[in-house]
Amino acid sequence: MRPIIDIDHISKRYGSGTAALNDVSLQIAEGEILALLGPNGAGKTTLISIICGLVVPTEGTVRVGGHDIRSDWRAARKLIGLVPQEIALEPFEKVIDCVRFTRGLYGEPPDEPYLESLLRSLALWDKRDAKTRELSGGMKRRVLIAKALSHRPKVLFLDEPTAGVDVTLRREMWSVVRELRAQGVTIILTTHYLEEAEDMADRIGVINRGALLLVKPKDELMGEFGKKRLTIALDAPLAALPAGLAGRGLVLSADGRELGYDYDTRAERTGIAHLLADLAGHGLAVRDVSTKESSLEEIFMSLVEEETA
Ligand SMILES: Nc1ncnc2c1ncn2[C@@H]1O[C@H](COP(=O)(O)OP(=O)(O)OP(=O)(O)O)[C@@H](O)[C@H]1O
Repeated sequence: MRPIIDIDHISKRYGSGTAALNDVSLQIAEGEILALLGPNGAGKTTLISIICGLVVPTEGTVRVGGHDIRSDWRAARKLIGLVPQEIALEPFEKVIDCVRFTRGLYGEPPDEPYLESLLRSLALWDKRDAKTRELSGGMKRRVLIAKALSHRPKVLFLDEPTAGVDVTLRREMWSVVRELRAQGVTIILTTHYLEEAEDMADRIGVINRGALLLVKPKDELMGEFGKKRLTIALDAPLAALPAGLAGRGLVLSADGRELGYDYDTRAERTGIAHLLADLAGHGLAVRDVSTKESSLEEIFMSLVEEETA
């Protein structure tokens, strides 16, 4: 299937000389949720701004729905909605007027039934006549989403949608995003909250210092880099690891009460059964065992650190 977004060898050097993106290529399929992760200044906003036609790339091309964003910008831009990082709303304007106005900017004729369903789906219909300055921060963010969706785009960009938003509102935003995806909207979000990417994205792209380090389906990424740590609580503390157990990858905790063992979740044989038998063979009584999977946060940190090293 033809991708809805086709980014081909994009580079961007700002006038100041900063190389913000370096030869980035990426295809995004219709209907997917892609999360772009990366530390501050990695180039995420620059990439989104290029696709949305707000920043001109130094090299490379981008097509949205088959339309080149430069030579065919009008058609490309109609397919896109952008929810910016910063909340910028006209304080004295009514919610409904704000959304109507944005729709008009795209050259779309009025469609009140659509705007009603949009505001209802974002739980803003009751607030349609409120001035935007009277709204809570979470509602203001939802108004930004309503504006971005006012012309029925096929692709929605969310640049840090939940930055500075509390946990309840964050979850509310996630459910809005899931609903949009169920309606077939392709969603590209940037986030600093790895939990958010872990919870929502179909695919995850990691950007660092202007380069796309990888893009993978989330499950594959978690499987490939994911390790599990087995923690074995001992009945009696050990002063040192018995010599016969050396070289098995076991790590004794400082208080001597626990043994840690990292293993690959994808390995056919994890060696755990043997390990436990060996412990018993050395006279160690096990009180409890528990496992913990490495989180996306740990995977992300190891990728970025590896690259910086
Ligand atoms: N208009 C600009 N002029 C000059 N340099 C810029 C401009 N916009 C961004 N940069 C630089 O380009 C690099 C990438 O910035 P960008 O905003 O794309 O990163 P980001 O990944 O979105 O960061 P954050 O997570 O902090 O929002 C940074 O070094 C930044 O200072």
